[in-house]
Amino acid sequence: MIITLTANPSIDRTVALAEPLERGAVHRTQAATSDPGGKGVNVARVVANAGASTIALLPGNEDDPLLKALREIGIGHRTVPSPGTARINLTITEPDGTTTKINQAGTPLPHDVRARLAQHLHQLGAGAAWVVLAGSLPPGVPDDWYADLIRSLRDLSVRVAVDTSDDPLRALALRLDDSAPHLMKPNAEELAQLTGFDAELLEQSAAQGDPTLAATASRVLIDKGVEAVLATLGAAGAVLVTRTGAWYATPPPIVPRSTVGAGDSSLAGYLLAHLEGADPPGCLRRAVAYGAAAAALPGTALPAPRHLNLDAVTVTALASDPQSKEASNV
Ligand SMILES: Nc1ncnc2c1ncn2[C@@H]1O[C@H](COP(=O)(O)OP(=O)(O)OP(=O)(O)O)[C@@H](O)[C@H]1O
Ligand SMILES: O=P(O)(O)OC[C@@]1(O)O[C@H](CO)[C@@H](O)[C@@H]1O
Repeated sequence: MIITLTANPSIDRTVALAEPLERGAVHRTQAATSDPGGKGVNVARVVANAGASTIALLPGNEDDPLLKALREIGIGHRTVPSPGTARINLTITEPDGTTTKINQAGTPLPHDVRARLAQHLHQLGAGAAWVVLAGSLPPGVPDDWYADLIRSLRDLSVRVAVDTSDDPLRALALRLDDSAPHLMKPNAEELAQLTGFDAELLEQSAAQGDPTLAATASRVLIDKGVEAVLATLGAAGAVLVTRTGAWYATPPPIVPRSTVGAGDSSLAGYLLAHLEGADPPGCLRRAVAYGAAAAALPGTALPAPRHLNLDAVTVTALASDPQSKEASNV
């Protein structure tokens, strides 16, 4: 069972442009789609697509359009009633796959709702293999809430994965000594926020065939107590670093249509493989195949196993000294 917590869920409204986006212009679109979103909700959607058990935990009222949509697509969820409705995040996609997102801050989460979410999380975590803490935190939530939650889950045998950004990510980084998750899934930007490396350089050097910089940056988190870092690098693929090794995977060739949810799909792919007992390169392969499959789908459509091209993912073991460029095929 995989439990996901999405403290700041969203309705993802996607408009696909038939031409490149032009600032200040009027664009007209044929169709727009709306899907239930927020990073944890997306992870749960991908896990459910694969037929594995999952519960998405989130704040919201029964009549919230987001919860109606979750009921319609049959995603198991548990909610804590909360004032207001879920934010609406806008995605604009262009014909070449360029994806622009405009995310709202979110609906403020009162203290009592946060406390009840934490209680539910602990209860659900007791019977689960993984808990996923994902996405931004809405107004009113302290930046170090994820660190508090990780600490509170330590009396359970459940493993914890985190995918967040900006202040909540920095706040967690300051508390890794007592609140290190088992898995972190930063993208290049987030890895840069955590380690001071240059985000563009992390992605570019991997795209040019040298993922060692991303592995070195990821190892900073391992040295602080995180068990595994899955650093996703957009079209360049992803690096997985654990206490015992480092691997790099490149995605299959795809035509990108919308990258929304690619990172969430990668995380879900990693967790699904881990649940099945796959080794680290196997988990990485699944993560990259899922990410690429998501990027090839339109809007916030999320992949199912039939969309994967696992054989076209190349996984390479990196030498144990991440400074070294030696690599061997797995
Ligand atoms: N253009 C692309 N071509 C092939 N694969 C891609 C592309 N973009 C993303 N991917 C796949 O998706 C994975 C995750 O992408 P990325 O690093 O952009 O995640 P992210 O920024 O967390 O995404 P998001 O926040 O939109 O969910 C990559 O590791 C890769 O496997
Ligand atoms: O504003 P956050 O919480 O950082 O991210 C929210 C979000 O961009 O993440 C998902 C894609 O990863 C979308 O479903 C959603 O709109």
